[in-house]
Amino acid sequence: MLIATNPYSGEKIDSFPCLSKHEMYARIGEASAAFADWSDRSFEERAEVLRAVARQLRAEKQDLAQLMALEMGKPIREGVPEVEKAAFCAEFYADNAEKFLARDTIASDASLSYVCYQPLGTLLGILPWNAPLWLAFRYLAPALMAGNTCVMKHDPHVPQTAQAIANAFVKAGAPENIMVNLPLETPEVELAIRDPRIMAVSFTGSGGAGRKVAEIAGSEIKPCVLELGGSDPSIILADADLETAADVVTLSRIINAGQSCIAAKRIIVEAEIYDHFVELLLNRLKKLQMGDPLQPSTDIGPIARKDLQLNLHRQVEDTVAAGAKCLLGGELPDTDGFFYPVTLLTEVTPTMCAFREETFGPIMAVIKAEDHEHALQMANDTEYGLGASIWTKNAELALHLAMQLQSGQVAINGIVKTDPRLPSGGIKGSGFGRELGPHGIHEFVNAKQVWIK
Ligand SMILES: NC(=O)c1ccc[n+]([C@@H]2O[C@H](COP(=O)([O-])OP(=O)(O)OC[C@H]3O[C@@H](n4cnc5c(N)ncnc54)[C@H](O)[C@@H]3O)[C@@H](O)[C@H]2O)c1
Ligand SMILES: O=CCCC(=O)O
Repeated sequence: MLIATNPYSGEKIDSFPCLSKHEMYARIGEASAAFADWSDRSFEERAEVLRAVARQLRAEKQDLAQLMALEMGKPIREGVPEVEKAAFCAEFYADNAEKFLARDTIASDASLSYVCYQPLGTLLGILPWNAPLWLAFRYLAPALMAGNTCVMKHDPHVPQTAQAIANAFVKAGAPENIMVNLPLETPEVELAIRDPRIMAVSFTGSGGAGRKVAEIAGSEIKPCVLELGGSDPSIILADADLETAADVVTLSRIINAGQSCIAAKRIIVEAEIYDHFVELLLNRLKKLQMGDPLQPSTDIGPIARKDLQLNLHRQVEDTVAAGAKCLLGGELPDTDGFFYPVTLLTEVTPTMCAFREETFGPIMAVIKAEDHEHALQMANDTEYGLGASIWTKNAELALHLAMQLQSGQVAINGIVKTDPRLPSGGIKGSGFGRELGPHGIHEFVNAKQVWIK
């Protein structure tokens, strides 16, 4: 059974049956059977389908945002733009897939030699709850436009949102079974990965689960993309536009109540401006409104699950016990909902919990650096390598640091964000492979060499 719980009230919404093994194999079979026709269609025919799905998402954006608010606590004012971003992603690949997958002619000893890009077959996407619409389309849009068919194993905490995504394909008139929802208990996912009709796996979620998925996929010689956690550094140098940096770093940290893989989690600030910058952050953080995610005025909703809320508190207590200062928040509220207050931890050092572990909630850890070299060294002192940002007016130094940072993406004087037009992904413990942009659509195709005498 999948049990949907409202994190705002802590109350159960409803429970939903999972597929039996027999049903799971049947659904994979349906997606696999749909491949022949779907892959045979032209890019323009596939694009029309993706555009119709995008229109359907936009038509339902309020309802979809409301579902996310109820199932995982995303504030409604973030949920609506998330649906729009998912729709834009579908349209972006509808418009660009043919160009991204155009044949590459490469000179050789042949009269003609080239590489063409063909779909693999049926793919399995395993998805988390934290951006249930957007992360689904980040997997689905390029995979489908390349001519693959998709099964989607969504997170057990967002069963209605997952079904709504599948319904959007039906309502948009998409060909049957090009996208199939697979509500499964976690232990059954291994069987789905091992099913010979599944040709590749896209996983987004925690490092622990990603490791298991990669092991299983590896043992079946199936390619996989892993989009895992992050502990992104934000380096604030003394010459930065500090007001703007404080605005953006605050936003980056508190989006989705801090439950974003690419949130700015470790704020590394040059010593000479440290106290001033902490004050700028505190002024912003203390104004944020925690509350009902369905209210448009709410900045911070609840944490998605009780266990995640308690884990955040453990991380804060551990960090404070190790010598950090807590300037804001840091106490478990006495509410039925799974709220965690916006928390500002200062004097954080590299041995402390909030530095070493990913904090998936509205906890800002501020670290003091002697200079930019020290900041860089601390930024890289992590098992993760997802995103990073640098704030300085010195363009040359910013570019130098960007090249030295161990991450899959770097923003200079701006927020780390995902954008369908640009590839995103991690290195080190944040995973491998890329989603989005031209690179994302190349993950699940066969780059086939053709050589003609
Ligand atoms: N890099 C990214 O793009 C990105 C995006 C979103 C979330 N995340 C990361 O995800 C984490 C938060 O999500 P979570 O902890 O709820 O993720 P999770 O790993 O527990 O769950 C994610 C998905 O994996 C499935 N799953 C869990 N264990 C599995 C197993 N043993 N075998 C197969 N599938 C399994 C879940 O059912 C769910 O569908 C954070 O670390 C966050 O940074 C990363
Ligand atoms: O948790 C990761 C969310 C990533 C995104 O905002 O695209």
